[in-house]
Amino acid sequence: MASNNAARLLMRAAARASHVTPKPAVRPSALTHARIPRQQGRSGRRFYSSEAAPKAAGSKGLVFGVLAAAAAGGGAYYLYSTGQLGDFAGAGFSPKEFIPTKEDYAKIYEEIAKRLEENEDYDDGSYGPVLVRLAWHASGTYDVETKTGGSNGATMRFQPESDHGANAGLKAARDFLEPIKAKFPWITYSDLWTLAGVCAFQQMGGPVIPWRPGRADGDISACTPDGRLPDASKEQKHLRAIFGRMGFNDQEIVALSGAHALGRCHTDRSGYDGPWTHSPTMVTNNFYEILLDEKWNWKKWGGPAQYEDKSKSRMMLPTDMALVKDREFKKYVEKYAKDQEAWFKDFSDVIAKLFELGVPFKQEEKWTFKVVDA
Ligand code: HEM
Repeated sequence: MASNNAARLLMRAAARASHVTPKPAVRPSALTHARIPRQQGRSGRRFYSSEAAPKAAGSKGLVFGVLAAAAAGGGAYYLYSTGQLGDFAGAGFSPKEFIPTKEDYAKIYEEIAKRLEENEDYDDGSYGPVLVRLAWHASGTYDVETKTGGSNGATMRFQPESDHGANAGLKAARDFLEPIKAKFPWITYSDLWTLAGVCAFQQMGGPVIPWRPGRADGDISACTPDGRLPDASKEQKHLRAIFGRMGFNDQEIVALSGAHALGRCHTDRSGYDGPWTHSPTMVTNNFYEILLDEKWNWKKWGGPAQYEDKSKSRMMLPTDMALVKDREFKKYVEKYAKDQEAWFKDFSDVIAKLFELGVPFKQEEKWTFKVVDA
């Protein structure tokens, strides 16, 4: 079965070669490298030295006011109140007023894709997975009852949210996007982060994800309390409680979890270690396939409890294993393991919903952006 999987992955890689550059599956050295040096704070609290307080928005002296939303055209109406033309020349718009169109957002999509291609020396060869994680953590704080949190706000720019344990390591993704924000200062961080999630996912071979603009950045008072994101050491009851609070059902929980085909765990971030699949920079349904097909054992080590496969080159979190321990969840794991297209379709729907949690959109129309050969 393992060799079947490998053959299938190779075929998918070839099919996608026009827009995805498959990376070497696992860099063993990456398993142990501590990329973010830890330091001890004066308070005795542990903190990550690169997780410093965010730069104040508008550090270049630009002040934007989102005055009104143009319901008809769907674009937000921005007024630029200081006169730094130089910053805007590159973005190709006039300083007086600017109503961004789909083409303007497409330019940002292309710029993110280009930056992904230009920075292939990160982690397993792509910033893609950590961009997806940023967009999900920015959105997954939503509470359907109080209507707080969600992708509107981008409050992870501020402490304490940036310091929440679940967000460790996401500064890498936020920093990656700073040059894009500088080049297109009219986009809000909250639109940028979710658009980057869409772009990363599509550029790594995933399905097209509908997206629309309209998120406004919040201030520090909108930071959500710690504990809204899932705890990987828990199981099905916790998953249903956390994702239920966001408004998701069993099928949607399983569909979202397939994103763990991408990326890896870092000991200096979550404490867990290793990638889920052998193709961590390529979107496939392999997460579901190996959940069912491989034999998973507890990893013997001094770190947090996690599972590993026989080859010790892939891992699963307790929350991942809950998807096959629970009968209701397992139905969907089996469905998505058999049928990648079915998962692509459901994932596209559910991640679009995730990225829209808590956003009072003025624009009805959702857009799709083409995969670019950056
Ligand atoms: C089901 C509950 C979930 C739990 C408990 C969980 C937990 C984790 C943990 C512990 C990591 C490792 C972080 C690190 O050490 O760098 C991680 C990484 C990741 N997660 Fe999740 N996650 C969940 C759901 C999701 C969802 C819904 C998505 C997206 C739709 C997602 C996307 C990712 C990605 C792409 C990475 C890799 C990041 C990287 O390589 O830097 N996860 N997750």
